Amino acid sequence: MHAAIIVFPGSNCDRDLAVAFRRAGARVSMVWHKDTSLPDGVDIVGVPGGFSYGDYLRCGAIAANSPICRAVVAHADRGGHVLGICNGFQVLTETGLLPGALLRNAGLKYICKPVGLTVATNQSVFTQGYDAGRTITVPVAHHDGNYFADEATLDRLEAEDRIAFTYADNPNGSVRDIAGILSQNRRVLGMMPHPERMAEPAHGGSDGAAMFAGLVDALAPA
Ligand SMILES: NC(=O)CC[C@H](N)C(=O)O
Repeated sequence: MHAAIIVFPGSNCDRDLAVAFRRAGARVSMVWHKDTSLPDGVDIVGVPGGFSYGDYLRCGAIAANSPICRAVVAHADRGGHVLGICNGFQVLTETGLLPGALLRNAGLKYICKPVGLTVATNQSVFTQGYDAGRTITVPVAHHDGNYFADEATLDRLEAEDRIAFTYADNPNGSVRDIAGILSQNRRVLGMMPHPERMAEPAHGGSDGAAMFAGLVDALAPA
């Protein structure tokens, strides 16, 4: 399985994400934001956490208009897989690949702590390694993690089983406790918590590792 990880100026979880993919057995290519194409044969694109372009204008807004994001959108439009974590989730909403927006946290403070996440569906390659309904522990680290979408969009996400994770104890005001959502074809996942930062015992826990193991299992060519 070949993962491409996008690097923007200000990304700070790109290497963590690469380590998590490699530990699960994936080959990883790092791709600079000014590149206009992805490496041949990429199975999944990782859009990492951080502070792309210094969070200027709006988190993820400038990154979403960077040259490489046109290739990321084209990859998704062809049915390719994309995993956006934290700032990556913000970028994916800004590109329109995922609905809704990430607003300022309800408490107006940056939050950096482990949180309980309930696996709302395991019907995706990202979550197939978890039992649905299980609560895992994964850290959040953001100031704009307050997920918002209109009622019709939220009802549709629920009806189509596209809410991947919810917060057990909502830290940021996200509507319907949403922590991560899937695209309609279930091949794009955006989530605010960081599974790559809880993926080996040295992190203090490894609940995130099953996501990367499940992806390599599902996407590795037979
Ligand atoms: N860790 C992150 O990716 C943070 C995303 C963004 N800079 C925020 O604070 O909301």
